Amino acid sequence: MTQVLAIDQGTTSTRAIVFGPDHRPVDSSQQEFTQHFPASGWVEHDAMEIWDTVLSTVRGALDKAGTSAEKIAAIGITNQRETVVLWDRETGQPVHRAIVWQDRRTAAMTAKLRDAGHEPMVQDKTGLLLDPYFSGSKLAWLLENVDGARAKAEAGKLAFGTIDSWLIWHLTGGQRHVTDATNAARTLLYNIREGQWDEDILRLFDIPRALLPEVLDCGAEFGTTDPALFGAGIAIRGVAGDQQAATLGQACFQPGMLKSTYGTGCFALLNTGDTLVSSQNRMLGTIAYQFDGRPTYALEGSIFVAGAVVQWLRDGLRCIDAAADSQALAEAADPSQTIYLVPAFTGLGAPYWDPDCRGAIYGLTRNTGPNEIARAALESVGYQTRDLWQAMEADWQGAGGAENVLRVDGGMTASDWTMQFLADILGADVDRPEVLETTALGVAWVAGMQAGVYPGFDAFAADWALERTFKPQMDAATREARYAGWKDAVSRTLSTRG
Ligand SMILES: Nc1ncnc2c1ncn2[C@@H]1O[C@H](COP(=O)(O)OP(=O)(O)O)[C@@H](O)[C@H]1O
Ligand SMILES: O=P(O)(O)OC[C@H](O)CO
Repeated sequence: MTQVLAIDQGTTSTRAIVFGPDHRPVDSSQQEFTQHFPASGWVEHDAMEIWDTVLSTVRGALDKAGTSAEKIAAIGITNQRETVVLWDRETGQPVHRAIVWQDRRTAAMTAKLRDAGHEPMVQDKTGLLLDPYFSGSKLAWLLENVDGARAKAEAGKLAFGTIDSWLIWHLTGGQRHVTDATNAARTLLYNIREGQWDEDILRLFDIPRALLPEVLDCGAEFGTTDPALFGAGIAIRGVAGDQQAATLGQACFQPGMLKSTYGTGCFALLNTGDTLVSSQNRMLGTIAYQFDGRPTYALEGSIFVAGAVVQWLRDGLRCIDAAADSQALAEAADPSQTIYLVPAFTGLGAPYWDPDCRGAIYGLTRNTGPNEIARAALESVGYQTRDLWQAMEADWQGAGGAENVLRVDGGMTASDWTMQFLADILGADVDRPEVLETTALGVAWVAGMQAGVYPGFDAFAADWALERTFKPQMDAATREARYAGWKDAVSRTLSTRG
């Protein structure tokens, strides 16, 4: 039993990956599922369909890897965070489709609470802001809008969970209602200083305590899978939200180490060690990981559109056939044109937190074509990262820290051009590792370590391998002028502009 199985339940697809004794991937299976957009700004998933993709990808990965459940020492689960499932404890059926992290339906609810002056209290306890992104207001919406849900919730008949909890419930045949500290930290209901669900905030959102799962460390005994599912029971021994799992997979174990993941969105986490930094710059405080009951904290910056802007070039504008083609267009763009594309397709995340603004392009001339738009799209990812980088640097230095490393991963880091622009606009080195699948690796490592088949922190960190460092080549004056243009473009785009 020296293999580990990771389940990576993401926003658009589910993947199961078998890792070998050397914690290298052996084989994997992936399946996309339906995105539901019932109204403008609303995004839902069918939680049963997600469960089905987990069953079939796990079976597929075991088959492809030529292995079986008896040979798997542990399962690790990593997941899209903040997404809310509310289900009936008796039937195991969801009472509504899952409300996805991108969903903005509770913008008015969170704005009202903010206007009433509750944000400082919530930020102090949870590290988060009163924004529809997080689970709390989405759960409150379900209790208000699903017929009979509140009465059942108060009678203890319903269970709430982020996707990890939902999957563990079904994997264990309804035996365990648990989550881990990193997922709990994204709900807006969990006090990350005290390590418990927060009574004041539960009261604020009118959420019955009986709905909530038990919170465990990232490495823990989460239960054993029902033997009927995969032919034998497998212990679930690792759980982490996907961005925290990437932080683990990138071995960002020292304070000052920052990882930035470029998938659909971009999520940057800076390890701040034992210190929970109270952001003065609208960054988030969160739990990077938790072992032996001890949380390691992080500052997080969340950008909702990164790789999604490349998908828009492909599927919306249809100026490329595949994501990788964006680089050739950017390289061929006219250097004399300065175009800014602010990809606020669903509003802007950190540090602006403006759910109402929408995307814009500035600086168009008669000579502007697909090349210049594609270049502006790729550059928008660099500019947004600099927004986060500056805000985090200010918070972190204010707390006496110093940044030292930036490690990148995710699908978009395949673009050398984008990574070079990132280094240029940050004025800092950008390190790209050999293994870009850091999310699944991170949680596989946790599960394997818990099972005693993978090494501890130091040996895992020593195994992290650099593929390439991108060094800044842009001169400082150009860098600052370009960035000032971006700030101007954003200020014209914000809905709250005076
Ligand atoms: N060579 C590339 N250049 C630019 N963007 C890319 C490239 N390859 C993939 N992407 C973008 O990366 C994203 C996919 O990354 P991935 O890490 O799989 O995301 P997720 O886990 O959010 O689905 C897509 O949005 C895609 O447009
Ligand atoms: O599923 P991903 O990779 O798009 O990640 C989503 C994040 O966890 C949302 O906070």
